Amino acid sequence: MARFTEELRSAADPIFQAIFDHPFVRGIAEGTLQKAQLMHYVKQDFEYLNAYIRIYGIAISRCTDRSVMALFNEQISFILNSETHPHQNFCEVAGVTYEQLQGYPLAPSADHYVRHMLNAAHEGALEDIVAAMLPCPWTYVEIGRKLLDEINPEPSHPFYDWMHFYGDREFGITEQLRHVLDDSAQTLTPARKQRLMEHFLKSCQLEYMFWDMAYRLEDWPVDLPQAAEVGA
Ligand SMILES: Cc1ncc(C[n+]2csc(CCO)c2C)c(N)n1
Repeated sequence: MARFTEELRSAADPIFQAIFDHPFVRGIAEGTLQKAQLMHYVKQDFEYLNAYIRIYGIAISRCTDRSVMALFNEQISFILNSETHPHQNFCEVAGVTYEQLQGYPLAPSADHYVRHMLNAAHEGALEDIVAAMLPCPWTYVEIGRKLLDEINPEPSHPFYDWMHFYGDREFGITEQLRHVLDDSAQTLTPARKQRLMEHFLKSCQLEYMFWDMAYRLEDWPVDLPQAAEVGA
């Protein structure tokens, strides 16, 4: 029988293809992104990763298996210590420091994505959380691979480091999260598996929306003056 996560990947294929064709991803390939687009991406992704780390924390609180706890723990360290490299690459190209892009509020699509993962964690079990978290590494490793295959970049390419960071990673964490999900799916009812499919597909759509948010500099509709800060 096909792996459950293979069914998820097939159902999400139109979204994966749309992500590969998205102008932000094409802009990484072609080295044509604007400074403001790179900065918006890093501002949003820094906060997204803070949330993602917390969601691993929630996932740990639902674990019964020590090896799964260890996996989530390793991933938290990986995000804290290594996932900063692709951000540094974008900062260097934009000509800003990483610190300048930290501490901004989440824009609508990034906010929506984080709330979706938190909702899956709130309403469901460990497998609901993992289904909502899996598109994050899965889409990025496929993007990285595809860009490396397609353009085989020279070290002088502005996004050489970004492409190698994600593309060289093989399917490590993606494969490990898939195993957690495939294992638990073996004993789930069709209705439960349908719910996991919904969580997974929504996160894939939100991955697309995250790229689109960065490309279009999406933000909240009304600019608020400093007076909106308490004590300002
Ligand atoms: C919106 C968004 N989606 C995916 C990633 C990539 N990513 C984030 S955390 C992680 C490791 C998972 O354990 C990976 C691969 C990103 N940076 N931003």
